[in-house]
Amino acid sequence: MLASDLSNLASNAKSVIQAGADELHLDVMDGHFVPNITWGAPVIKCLRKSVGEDPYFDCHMMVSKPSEWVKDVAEAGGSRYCFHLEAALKDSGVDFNVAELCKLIRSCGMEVGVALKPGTDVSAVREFVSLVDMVLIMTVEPGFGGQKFMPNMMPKVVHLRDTYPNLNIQVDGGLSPSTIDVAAKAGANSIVAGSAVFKAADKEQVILGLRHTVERLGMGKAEGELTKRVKAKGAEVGVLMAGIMFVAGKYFV
Ligand SMILES: O=C(CO)[C@H](O)[C@H](O)COP(=O)(O)O
Ligand SMILES: [Co+2]
Repeated sequence: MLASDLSNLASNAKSVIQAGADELHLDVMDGHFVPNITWGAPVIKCLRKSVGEDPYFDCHMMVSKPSEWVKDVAEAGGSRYCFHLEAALKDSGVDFNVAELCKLIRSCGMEVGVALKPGTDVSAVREFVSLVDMVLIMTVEPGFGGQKFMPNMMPKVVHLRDTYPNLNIQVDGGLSPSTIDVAAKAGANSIVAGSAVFKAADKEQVILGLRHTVERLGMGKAEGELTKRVKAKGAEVGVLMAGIMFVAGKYFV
């Protein structure tokens, strides 16, 4: 939503849902973790009131103290709380650590996401993968929309996809019809696209194009490596089949 005309946030949110987006990606910035300020829980609350209960709010929390905003964002209607690992490791909340943060997010009724800045090694997230629903690999320096996609982040995505075949992997920053191929091939299955969608004359076509590319190129990967692994386990074939069908909707876990 950062790429939209923010004076008309609600109508723009409705327009992308109408155009086929699965989720609304809400970039919360505190002017401290990143050099920009956007909005917080009060705006999310108004947006929730305006768009109704259904749309999924993916809250990308670019804030220095992620533990501080969990309850507010949950009460405002957030669906997923995606915090930055770099911030969480430094967050000085009392009795606080990353596992506690994940627990708090879940206890407030939200899904958990963990985000990595471009400079953070993917190995840093390993010990937390089992605690989260999604890992976000930033493909720009967080703080601003409309930046250039960083293809050199794709080895992180490949590593995560190879290590965790069922993990939801999101990419965020500079995704568009011209950069989606490499992200889909790497194994990303959740695509954040701001400028590419809001600058387009036909939002529906852009969203459909991104979705089809993930299905086409990402599915190839799923049918390859994922099928091999699941077939080796025999009993989980049914799960894989369900996963493959679900890719058209959202994820292929
Ligand atoms: O987190 C972000 C910036 O920090 C945004 O979500 C990201 O930049 C998406 O916008 P665009 O598609 O215009 O690059
Ligand atoms: Co974002």
